[in-house]
Amino acid sequence: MSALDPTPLTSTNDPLSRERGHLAASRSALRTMREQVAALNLADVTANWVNAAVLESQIENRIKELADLTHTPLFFGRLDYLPGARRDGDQDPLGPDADTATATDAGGDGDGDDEGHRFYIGRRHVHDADGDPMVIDWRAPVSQPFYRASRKDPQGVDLRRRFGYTGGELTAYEDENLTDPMEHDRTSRLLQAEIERPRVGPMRDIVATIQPEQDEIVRSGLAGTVCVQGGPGTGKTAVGLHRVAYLLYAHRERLARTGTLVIGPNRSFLHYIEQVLPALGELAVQQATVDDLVAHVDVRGTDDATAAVVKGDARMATVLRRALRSHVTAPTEPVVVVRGSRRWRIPAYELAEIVEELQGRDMRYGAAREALPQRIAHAVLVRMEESGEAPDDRVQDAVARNPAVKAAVKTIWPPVDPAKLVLRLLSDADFLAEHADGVLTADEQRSVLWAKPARSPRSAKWSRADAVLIDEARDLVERTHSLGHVVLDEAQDLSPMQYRAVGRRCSTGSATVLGDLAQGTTPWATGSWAEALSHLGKPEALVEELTAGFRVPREVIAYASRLLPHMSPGLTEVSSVRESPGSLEIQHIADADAQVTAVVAACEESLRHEGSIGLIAADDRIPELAKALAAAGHSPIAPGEETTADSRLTLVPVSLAKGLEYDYVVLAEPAAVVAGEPDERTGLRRLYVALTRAVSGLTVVHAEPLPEQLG
Ligand SMILES: Nc1ncnc2c1ncn2[C@@H]1O[C@H](COP(=O)(O)OP(=O)(O)OP(=O)(O)O)[C@@H](O)[C@H]1O
Repeated sequence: MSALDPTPLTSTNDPLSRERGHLAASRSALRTMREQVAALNLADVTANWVNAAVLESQIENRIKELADLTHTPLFFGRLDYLPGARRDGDQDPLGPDADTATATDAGGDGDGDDEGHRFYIGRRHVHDADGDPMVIDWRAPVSQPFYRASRKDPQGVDLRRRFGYTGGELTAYEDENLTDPMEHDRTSRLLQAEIERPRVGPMRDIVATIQPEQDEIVRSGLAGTVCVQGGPGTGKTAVGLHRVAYLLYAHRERLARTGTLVIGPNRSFLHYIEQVLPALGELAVQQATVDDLVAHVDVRGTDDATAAVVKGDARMATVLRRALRSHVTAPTEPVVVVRGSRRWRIPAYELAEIVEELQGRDMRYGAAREALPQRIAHAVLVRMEESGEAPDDRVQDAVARNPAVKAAVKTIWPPVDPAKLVLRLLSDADFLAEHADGVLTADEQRSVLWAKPARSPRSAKWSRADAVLIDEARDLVERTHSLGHVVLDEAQDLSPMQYRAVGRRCSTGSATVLGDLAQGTTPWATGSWAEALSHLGKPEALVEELTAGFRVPREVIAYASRLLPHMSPGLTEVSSVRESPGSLEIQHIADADAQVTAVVAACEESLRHEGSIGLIAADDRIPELAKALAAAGHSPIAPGEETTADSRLTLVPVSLAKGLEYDYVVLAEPAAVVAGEPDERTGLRRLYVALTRAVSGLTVVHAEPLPEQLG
């Protein structure tokens, strides 16, 4: 039976019942798949206990991947292809997971080409007992038209059906007949409902409703780096996470070997997004902040803004390189190797040539240092051969280990501890001046020098920026391991040196860089993506822009966007996909003493609705608000703690609000948010972040005048 067949609407044979039938059958097929994996008898296939343990853990993971999560629908869409329509990716339209499946149809109706193929699109591949697909992974080539086909370009699709679920039950569907000239585009009600579905718990995936421009980024190839500029709520984080899931599917073996990493701005944010990839069946992606990546020392100190800006400047890489290289000294003495009754002498000028040659190569300091004894030994061997001996490789190794050679290497190319190198640069004005000459101005040098020099790396009060410098120095000594793919979220806030730290972790892989220049709130925030990408080492990356806003309703984003010309002129305003009249309320409290009470009342008003509530305020106002909320009987949670049905109110210091979202937001005193930053532009950007966290409603409560730029 094809999707085009007129079907009588009887209670068991109406479209919804049939779809529920397919859901039940798919669930049962998934259960069978799981049982088959669980029933594998390891005794038959493993010769020793090590193999058995590895296999067992692989099986456990596979069983986890095949779990049927009650509230996560097994499929969310259906595609009916036109009769005879060819699909793209014809070689393997079902993709890597479909090794046992044939490309008939995932619907079990047995349609031949003449009647068109039908595919159910879901989070994972499910097949029946014969190996025929019942649900196709959303990442398979054949699923792509679900996200991209349009009336203008139906891509062979006749009908696209989206399913709606309530509490795990299939309750609705929405059809688009892409080839029907009488039908027109409508905004999807299911998309609207999905976005507005109250938020409880961590961030969810958007796999059922990825939009065409988002899908292009999600499915862009592993070889290239993509940078996405997008205003608040345009789905950058969601797109980045789905891209990793896609890449893991399309290049599973390679990425399993090389590894993938998602970098976020802080722990709360990482905690907020940590469930998205597991929900998509991907359990092996690492998550970290930039600080985690460079945690070679304990960070106990802070920098003032001037010092932090200089330390984060890419010129520091030149200073470090010069300082490190200064450890290599020109040989002044010959090396004399004694073997048996013979002495072999390599004169200083020849040693100097070897050193010069090594310095001219693109080698790490440590690798060159390791190569030096072998080069000296080679020179000795040449002399041995010239005098008629026939030494082999073992002799070369023995010469390389000769004490005279070792001693020479230690003097010429001594080992360098990266932390000690940075410590010396920050403590010793002359050493810094020598290597920063012509690179940093005298003022800049003064700004980074410690007032009280530290004695040792252990006792030093390292700052976050210092840790990045040490990471750079480590990489100069020994190449940092590169992963296959790195997603960098909230990238606009990184310093050039931090970009370099991330860049070396994907030097042989690729990256997805996500950010919004208008939300940059660090003193070193990125001015342009071209600049950031060159620091990352990926100047050839494509920069894409997302402008459709999913989170913030039209009225609210229009209000927040008033700030744009004053802080980030030239950036495109987000155009919200959601009209939501009444979503913005501005409350002016004439009596400043009554403000806290008004803020608590606004939270209570928001709590009448379903979903999560965020009370956002300047960091220094948080203790006072916490006290007032407690006095009114509320126990708000902190950002990053999971919201539950019983604790839906989060008290958010504005410095942690970036990247997070709440169904309802109460923003206390915008003027204090602006005043909390060192300069007005950063203050307005911080306010812009705070104003754009709400999905359904924003209440601004103020006693002080609103910043004039909000007009
Ligand atoms: N295609 C989509 N379908 C459904 N929801 C979507 C879609 N795209 C984005 N969203 C939702 O919009 C909200 C904002 O997405 P996300 O956090 O990824 O935006 P962002 O661009 O990273 O925002 P910010 O700049 O504030 O960090 C999330 O709730 C996300 O699930």
